[in-house]
Amino acid sequence: MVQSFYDCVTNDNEILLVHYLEGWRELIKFMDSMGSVFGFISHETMTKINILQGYLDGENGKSYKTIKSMINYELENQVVNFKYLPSKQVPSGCRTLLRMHRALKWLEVFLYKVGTSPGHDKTSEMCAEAYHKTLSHYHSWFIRQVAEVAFLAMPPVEDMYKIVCVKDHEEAKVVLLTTVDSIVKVYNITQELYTINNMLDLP
Ligand SMILES: CCCCCCCC/C=C\CCCCCCCC(=O)N[C@@H](COP(=O)(O)O)[C@H](O)/C=C/CCCCCCCCCCCCC
Repeated sequence: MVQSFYDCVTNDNEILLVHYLEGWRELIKFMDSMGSVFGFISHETMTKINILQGYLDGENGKSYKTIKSMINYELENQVVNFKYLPSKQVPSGCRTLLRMHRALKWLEVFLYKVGTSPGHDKTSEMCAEAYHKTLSHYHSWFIRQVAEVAFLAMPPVEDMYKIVCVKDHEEAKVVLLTTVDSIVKVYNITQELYTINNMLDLP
């Protein structure tokens, strides 16, 4: 997963969509190993990945090589709807990736919290705190309630260490903060692209 997020970023600071999606697929594996209660989040994430993969594999796939080329292509071809979400069309790549981009901020804050905590804080509380600071701002009341219930099922920190294959807190800290580092780079480049194109609020 870390490798995919590092591989995302080219020497010209472009983000390769194929590796971006690969990083997300790896994240889903972590989530799936935490139990079926996270199934709906996993399913939601997979739906977004599949939309983008569909564009990447489609007839205009070359235009979806990087996030920047996707934005340019979709803006030039009026694929992005700035006013509402058309109900009978596949959502645009830009709109879909924006949802994942917002979730990446949650992940960055959450992993940073776990990595820098003394090792005995509750994962459910760290997860909820990260969610309240970030992704929750974009979710309806209903989704926020469902998310709160899922957080209660978060495994204890020791079990999370097993999931990321580390033996103790010190080792976890290195792995988690390296992961955060790879995510921050991807997040910042994407954020800048969406900011200059006025696309941070796509419906
Ligand atoms: C050391 C530990 C490693 C931990 C690894 C965790 C891996 C987590 C991976 C993914 C995180 C969640 C991704 C959630 C994507 C949400 C996208 C989204 O916001 N969708 C909403 C908006 O879409 P549209 O309706 O506008 O198309 C959608 O409404 C939301 C649907 C339900 C998802 C609610 C997710 C809220 C929880 C986020 C925290 C996840 C905690 C998981 C913990 C393992």
